[in-house]
Amino acid sequence: MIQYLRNLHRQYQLKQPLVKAFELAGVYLKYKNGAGKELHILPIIHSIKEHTDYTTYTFTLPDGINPQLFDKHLYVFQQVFGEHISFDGTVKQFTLTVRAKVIDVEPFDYDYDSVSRLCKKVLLPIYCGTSIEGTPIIYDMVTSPHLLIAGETGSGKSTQLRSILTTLILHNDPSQLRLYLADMKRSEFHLFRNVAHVEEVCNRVHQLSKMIFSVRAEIERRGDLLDEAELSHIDDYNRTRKDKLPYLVLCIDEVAFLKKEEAIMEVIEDISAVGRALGVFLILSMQRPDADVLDGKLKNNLTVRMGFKCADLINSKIIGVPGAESLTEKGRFLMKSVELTEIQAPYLDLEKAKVLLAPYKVTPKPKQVDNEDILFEAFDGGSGR
Ligand SMILES: Nc1ncnc2c1ncn2[C@@H]1O[C@H](COP(=O)(O)OP(=O)(O)OP(=O)(O)O)[C@@H](O)[C@H]1O
Repeated sequence: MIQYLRNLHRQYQLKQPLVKAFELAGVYLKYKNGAGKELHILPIIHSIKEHTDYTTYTFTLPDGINPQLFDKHLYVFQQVFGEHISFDGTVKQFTLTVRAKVIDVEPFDYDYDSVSRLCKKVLLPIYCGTSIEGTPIIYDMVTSPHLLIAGETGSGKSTQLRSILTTLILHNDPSQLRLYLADMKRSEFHLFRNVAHVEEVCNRVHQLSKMIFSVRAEIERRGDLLDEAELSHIDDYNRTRKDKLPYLVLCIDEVAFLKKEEAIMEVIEDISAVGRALGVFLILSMQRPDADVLDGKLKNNLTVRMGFKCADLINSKIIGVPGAESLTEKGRFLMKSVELTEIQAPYLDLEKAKVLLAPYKVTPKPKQVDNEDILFEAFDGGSGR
């Protein structure tokens, strides 16, 4: 009973600032009572949910209130709740998300040693960074399989990819993890060339096409193996076999470049649907969230999303991280998995990454020249672009 009364009181406390903001922003209908006194009909607040670092308010507008009032009077809500708020909704039903700033974590340098103990608790650790409350955030890709990293140019995506891949390499033996990397922006995956864990690094569509079809063939092979063994997950298979199957991670930097490559996009969608049980995982990055690329099942299957600063609310909503448009720090992002968490990514510069990866470099495999490569070189004058 006491707990019930406490909850009721807390709901009342949380509700008051929203009621105040509705009044200040003029989000109400006016009417006069019998005595001629002006009264206001405010939106109906249906639910208030308080999470560790954010609170959501769901409410419905009375008919006749212009929903654009929220855009026009956003500053009023920011004055009441602070800068880090976002509205989600279209005409009548809205959700207001208010993110708390408990402690503001400063940008910091990548240091694997400081998180290696935590990484050891999981199979494929994705080291995300530090929450704004100062807690290191690491999750297991085996249980939360496919990741999308999105945000505008200069927001910190490449740095995050660099540190995520480096952590995976430092944590796993090459026999447990094989990386397939595609750098469609041609910016920096050269860093990972000849690392023992890396199966291939490609940066042209025809190379990616071959790579991705070889991953699909492996998926089919694994499906058959599990079928024959009457098992449904690669981990069960590996528990009983000597010839264990490694986890495969396919990482594509700037997947939006592939939007017109239907055959490739189809395989990416298939991996997103069946990869989890077969130990095949995706990491995709994208500068401008493209609704065409992210449409349908792919978006739903990218269960973890890291939204770095986005141009506007429309973009951050496409990724599923409303609020990312108001991030200001470099390397700061909102992560959506079960909940929405604000995180500061570790900063790993290129030179330090090279030093960390140096012990894992192996002699390059002899390059297999294929006719398509020769044709490509002839067209681009061998510039490699
Ligand atoms: N975690 C971080 N902490 C501090 N600064 C960072 C962090 N990540 C990135 N930066 C700064 O932001 C700059 C841009 O980062 P980065 O190249 O990763 O952005 P991007 O989103 O990949 O951009 P683009 O899409 O144009 O390649 C870096 O050079 C660095 O100065």
